[in-house]
Order: sequence, then C-alpha cells, then structure tokens
Amino acid sequence: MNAASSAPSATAGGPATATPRVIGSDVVVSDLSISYGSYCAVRDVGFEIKAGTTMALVGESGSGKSTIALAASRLLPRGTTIDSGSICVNGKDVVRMQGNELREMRGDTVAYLAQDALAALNPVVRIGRQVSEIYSVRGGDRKTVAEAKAIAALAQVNINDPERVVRMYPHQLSGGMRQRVMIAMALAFEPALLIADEPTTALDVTVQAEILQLIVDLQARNGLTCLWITHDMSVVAEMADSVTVLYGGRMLESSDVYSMFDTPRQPYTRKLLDCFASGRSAKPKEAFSAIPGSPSAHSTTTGCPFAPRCDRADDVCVSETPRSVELAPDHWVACHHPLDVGTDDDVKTPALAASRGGQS
Ligand SMILES: Nc1ncnc2c1ncn2[C@@H]1O[C@H](COP(=O)(O)OP(=O)(O)OP(=O)(O)O)[C@@H](O)[C@H]1O
Repeated sequence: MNAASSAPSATAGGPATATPRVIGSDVVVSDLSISYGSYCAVRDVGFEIKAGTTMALVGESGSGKSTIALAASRLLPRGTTIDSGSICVNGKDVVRMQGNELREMRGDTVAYLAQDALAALNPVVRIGRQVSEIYSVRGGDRKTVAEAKAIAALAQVNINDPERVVRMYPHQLSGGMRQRVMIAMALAFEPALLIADEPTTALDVTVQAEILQLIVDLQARNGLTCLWITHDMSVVAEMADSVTVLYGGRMLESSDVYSMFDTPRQPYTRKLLDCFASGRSAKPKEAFSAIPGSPSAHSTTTGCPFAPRCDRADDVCVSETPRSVELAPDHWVACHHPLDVGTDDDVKTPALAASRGGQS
C-alpha cells in the first residue's frame, strides 16, 4: 500500500463504550522506513489510528513493532535512521520535530509505556519523588503542589493508600504496582497518544487482566488514543479496535479487529490466529498450532517476507513485493494469493466475542 494516500483506518466499537472526553488524536503513519545501520528493520509501513481508539501492532519477535513504537516516541537508539515517512500526531509530524518542540512532544503529546517498569524506574529514588518530579520539572509546579499531584495521580491508577506508596522504593512494589506507577507517570500530562510496548508481558495473568482493565477504564474516561504493541492475540482480542500485522518489517494486513479475527486474508495472519485459537481451546494432549520456521532467518528486500514460510507461496511471491490492496472497506492486505471470504479460509474465533462480552 502507498500508505500516504491510503492508510487503513481503525473502526471504533471496541471495549470502550462510554462517550469519552476525547483528548486523543488521530495518528497517521505513512511510508515509514527505519534502518539500524545498513539493516532495514521497517519498510514502507503505513496505518492510521482514529482518535480515542486502540490499534494493536502485532507480529512475531523481530517484526519491527518496537522500532515503530520507539520512532513514534523519538526514542530510537543513536545510529538509527528514519529513512523515509512521517508519523503525524495532532497533525504534526513527530519525525521532523527538533529542540523545544521535541521536548514538549515527549510526555505532552506522546507517552511511552515500556514493558519493564523496574528498569524504567530509578531504583534509588522513592516513588513519590519520581512521580512528583514530572510535575515540578516539566510542569513547573512548586514542591508541595507537585507532591499532591503525585498522590492524586497514583490514586487515579487505583493505587490504594498512595501516601504510603510515595515513600517506597521501586523494588518494594509488586510488578503490577510498578506498572501502575508507570501508567500514572505516562498519563501525567494527558498525552494525545499512549504507546504501550507490551506493558503486561512480564506480569502474571490476573495482574495482566487488572492492568488491561485499568487502561480500558482510563481510555473510556479521557478518550486516549492508544498504540498497543504485542505478539499476544488474546491481548489484541481484549483491547484493540483495529489491528495491523507486521512481518519482517513490512505491513501484511490491517483492518478493524472483527474483520481481522473473522476473515483474515493474509496467510500469516491466519496462522497467528490459528495459534491463538489452539492456545485457547487445546485440550490436554491436543497439539498447539505453531508456524514452522523462524522469521529472523528470512530478511528479504524483494518478494513477500512471509513467502519462505507460506504454504500458498509461488514464484511471484518470491520475486515481487505484494502491494497493499483494500480488499474490503478498511481491510488492507499485502498478498499475491489472499485467502477467500465465505469459505473454509474464514476462521470464526468465538474467543474474540467472549473477550468482548459477546459483542460482534
Ligand atoms: N538497536 C538495534 N540495533 C540493531 N538492530 C536492531 C536494534 N533493535 C532492533 N534491531 C533489529 O530490528 C529488527 C526489528 O526489531 P524490533 O525490536 O523492532 O522487533 P519487535 O517486533 O519489537 O520484536 P520483539 O517482540 O522481540 O521486541 C530485528 O531484526 C532486530 O534484531
């Protein structure tokens, strides 16, 4: 797809049902290519997230999800180049920001929530100081005002007894509590876009569910736009309004979450969903689905990056990069041999409806 002209758009209708006060913004990523030295990790990626909705960026390890997340937060490591493209939030291109505009963008417009809260927090500084410094340093508040705001921010993310928690160090908190602190810090200045880079991967399932619910609640309250990075389709089923599937740094499919789960058109997406469905339904001794091969072994500049592992691939898949085509309204697919609709190619994933309390 030429993403600049035809970025797929998210469709509302996901978990948040209240009418929120929308602070979020449309996000439009166009023709984005990013390289680590001579290695191109992201190629010609484009998508759009409607204000107040959540888009999940999914794909196996190494597909380029975090690279896009870091680019949108302008946190890419030194030596990384954004070769082309734009990432527009609130109508402004984050890629081209410099100086004060860039400093203000971080936190004010775009907030980044990392997977590892323990690594992100300073181990020798009490929680209260870490949170209140956001208000005093960035917001210019007096110390007492900043401390009061820190306590209020911790209460907002359902931390009980925040007056006690502000006196604690990060290692004294559970993983879930640390992630709540990180969410409070990320949302301190009501950013337009929250980028959540697998923030629940390190947590056990019950804490994970609590954190997911917290973000859904916060989103329903303030209409935050969310880019959710994950390889976990059950999290996608829980959280996303729309989904973009990456593979080998390229976008293979993008649509609203229901079309993606019910009528995936890219064979790779279908295989990801088969893994998800088998993980949910597998009885003891029943085999889990897996995708044979590994993505890291196949870095291609021409052809479909999934071709070496795809059972539908032929010569054209190897020699020509598929263009992204809108096969149904807002359903974009890059594939020379897309799956058919209304045949056995469809997957019905009741788990999605169950995750959404029966919505469909
Ligand atoms: N700092 C770096 N230097 C060089 N190559 C990198 C760097 N960071 C990532 N890469 C490479 O870029 C590609 C995309 O990596 P990225 O971390 O964006 O993928 P991902 O989909 O987020 O994977 P994961 O789910 O494992 O985090 C991979 O091949 C990776 O090895």
